[in-house]
Amino acid sequence: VDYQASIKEGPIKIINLDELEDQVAKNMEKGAFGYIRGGAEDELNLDKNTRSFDRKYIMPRVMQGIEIKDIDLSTQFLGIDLKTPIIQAPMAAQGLAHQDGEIATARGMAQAGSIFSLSTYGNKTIEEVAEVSGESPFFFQLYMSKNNAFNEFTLKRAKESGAKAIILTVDSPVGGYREDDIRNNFQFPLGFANLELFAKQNDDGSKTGKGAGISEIYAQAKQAFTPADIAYVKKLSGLPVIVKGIQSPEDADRVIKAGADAIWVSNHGGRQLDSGPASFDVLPSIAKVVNKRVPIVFDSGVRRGSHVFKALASGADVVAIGRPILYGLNLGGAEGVNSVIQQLNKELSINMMLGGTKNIESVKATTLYTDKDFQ
Ligand SMILES: Cc1cc2nc3c(=O)[nH]c(=O)nc-3n(C[C@H](O)[C@H](O)[C@H](O)COP(=O)(O)O)c2cc1C
Repeated sequence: VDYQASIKEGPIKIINLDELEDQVAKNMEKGAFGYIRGGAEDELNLDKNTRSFDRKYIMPRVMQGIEIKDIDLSTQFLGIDLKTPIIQAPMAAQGLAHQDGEIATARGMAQAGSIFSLSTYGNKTIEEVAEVSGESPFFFQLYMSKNNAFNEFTLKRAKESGAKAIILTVDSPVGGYREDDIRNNFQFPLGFANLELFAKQNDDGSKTGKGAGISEIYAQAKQAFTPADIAYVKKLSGLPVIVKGIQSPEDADRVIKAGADAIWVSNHGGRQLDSGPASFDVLPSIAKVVNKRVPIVFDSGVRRGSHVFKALASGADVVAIGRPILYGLNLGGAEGVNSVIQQLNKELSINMMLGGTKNIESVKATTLYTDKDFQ
């Protein structure tokens, strides 16, 4: 049987992003939902990612003379003007969430005045995303192949289609041990458009998504990353390269020395190394080492406007959202994606107002507190 994806369209009513998960569970095939929701092993890292934000406090500041109309969420990232510091994290196989997949997500992010990032394992081609994006910025996320012919072919298309940057993901040399996928024997029901396009011209026998599991797909990708790969991708694409999946200060320093134009602090949303720390916990030490040499994207576990605030105050320049975007996509297509961003914008604005900060620069300059400060 063909996979039946959601065709829902329209803005969605959101109380908070957490509650979307239950609604989506009822509106999506079990294997697909498990693949999207799940984390590695005991899902400790998945849980920690969100809970770690609770250990930091925003001090109420009420004598700053700020009105809600003064609150300004606009910012810049790599020279791109954004209406919000919240961007979308690249996610594979968005056709699982909605019939229009990445096309609808790209539309929703454009409506929000933000950035869409297309995964190498997306169900739509770079050219299809470029067309629907129009003047709105989009990035392309590269999972390098062991076959350099694929890397060359794909990066050339990204450049020619007008992608503004390449996100080079380095945290998945092997798939994390994700038990839901095993339990459900999950295999992708739809092809990965960019792998299929390559296979049409240059069939190297690789799987192109349909009928494969995520571990088989990762097994085809490049595994042994070194700083030279960053230089290679920069040279081939001629675009800024953002290295995604950094959690240690040492790796951050290495990739900057290798020429990275930005770093993306992420633990893949708890889908890889379950024993690793929460992504938010490693952010301050990475920001210290980076020392503003390049901008920082942060993701993993962000579900509240307060989380966005705290990440910005801990060294992030922009904050990316994963799963909740796919939940918005499932429940409302492009409008649903925009609803998720607007919900976070609303919560962020309230936190900014109560924290006495009227723009993103002053959020970034805010000092957060911990229990130690009150003993
Ligand atoms: C269903 C799903 C698919 C993903 N696919 C990719 C991918 O293709 N490339 C990538 O770099 N990261 C991928 N990620 C990781 C996200 O970019 C991001 O790091 C993570 O979802 C952030 O955590 P959050 O979901 O808690 O917000 C994926 C995550 C999910 C949930």
